[in-house]
Amino acid sequence: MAERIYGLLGRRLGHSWSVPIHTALGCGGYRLIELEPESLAPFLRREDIGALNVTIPYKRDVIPLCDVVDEAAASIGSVNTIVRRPDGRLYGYNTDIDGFLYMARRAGTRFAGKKAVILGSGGASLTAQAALRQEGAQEIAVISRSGPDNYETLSRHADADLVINTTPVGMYPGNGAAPADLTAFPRCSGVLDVIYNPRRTALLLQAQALGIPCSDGLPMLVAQAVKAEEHFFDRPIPLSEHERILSQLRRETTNLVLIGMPGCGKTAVGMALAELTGRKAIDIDAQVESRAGCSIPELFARGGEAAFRALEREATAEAGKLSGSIILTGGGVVKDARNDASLRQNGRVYHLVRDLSLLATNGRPLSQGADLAAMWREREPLYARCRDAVADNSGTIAETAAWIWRDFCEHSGD
Ligand SMILES: Nc1ncnc2c1ncn2[C@@H]1O[C@H](COP(=O)(O)OP(=O)(O)O)[C@@H](O)[C@H]1O
Ligand SMILES: O=C(O)C1=C[C@@H](OP(=O)(O)O)[C@@H](O)[C@H](O)C1
Ligand SMILES: [Mg+2]
Repeated sequence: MAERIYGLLGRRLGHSWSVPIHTALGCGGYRLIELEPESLAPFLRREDIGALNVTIPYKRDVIPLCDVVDEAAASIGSVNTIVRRPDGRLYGYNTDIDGFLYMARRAGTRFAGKKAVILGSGGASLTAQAALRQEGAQEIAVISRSGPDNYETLSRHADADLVINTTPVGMYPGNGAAPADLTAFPRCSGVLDVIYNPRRTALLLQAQALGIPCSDGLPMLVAQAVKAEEHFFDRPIPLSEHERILSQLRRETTNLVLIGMPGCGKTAVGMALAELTGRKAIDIDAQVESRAGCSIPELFARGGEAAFRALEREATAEAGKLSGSIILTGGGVVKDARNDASLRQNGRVYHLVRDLSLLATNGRPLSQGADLAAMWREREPLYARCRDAVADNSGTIAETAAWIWRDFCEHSGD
């Protein structure tokens, strides 16, 4: 027979990460298959189907098109994996539940005897509900916009132990939005978000700030794919593959961000890193200049620091949504805490440090005739709040770039 089809079935798949995951698992020809609803049934009648994953909006629609549906998938009401077996029939499974349980276990989340609030009532919510029931959760409250349990009545569930987001609120490109405020759940000891882009949604950044253990959805995405591959080729895959693929994806998708005093070398080291890694570098100062249509000194002369900071915040919000990039900031980006969230959502943040006597000051309005020691005293706690690591830039630019890249490869999954 001609080559068999392997891939992901959905309607709009532009932002899917499934191809690199299945490729890393050894499924060479895996591809994205975008279909309109009327093409779904004819497509599934093709004899050259090998195996498929299924995503929004077809996880329910494919159930009657399978010859055999696994019991768990039927009771959840959602099929995300279809395999053509040697008997020629199409078998449907749900591996999202395996992915969900892997994500929870990895984050140390236990469901037995707990009360959970699940935000959202769509397909991912059905999977989460099934997983929680299976693990013996004591109470599950499903919040939907239009149901009796909605976002206006969250205070009924102030005793919840766990909060699970299954809505797309906060997902790329809608970064920064949160479906709920975690301070409504003072007993909350675990937060799971099925979103994986960005890695840290506003909900997860809040959980981290409150010291609540949490996880994004990437471990779930990887684990459902591993389980799907086990069905595809009827072979067990060692557990270690989950973490190998997860850390590869983290490395490829995490942004590398440089912060630090004006003139400390962020642009220079960033360009060296772009050269070293082949990654794209975005300099927020340059983005501000193109938004303003003039140079930074001209912008300061026209509208003062406030005009500069407003454009800096807009440019930082846009740059922070990127994945797998190098982001170079201006020295004062940390003065606005909202910028921290933009940079940290997908980034590992390096604070570049260079002796104050060596800092360049030309073309930097705030550095002209300034007391840089006083500026350092004011800003050091702000850099400390935002950074993941300190990078010393007292050697050469190339040495600093090489050190940062080594550290990044080791720690981008942290
Ligand atoms: N490690 C270094 N060794 C020598 N010169 C450096 C080093 N780091 C930065 N510089 C120089 O300092 C100046 C300011 O660097 P730049 O990258 O523009 O700083 P920033 O973007 O942090 O304001 C540039 O001329 C740059 O080449
Ligand atoms: O420290 C600051 O407040 C500033 C630093 C500059 O960027 P560099 O850090 O690249 O010099 C630039 O954003 C602007 O002049 C304001
Ligand atoms: Mg710069």
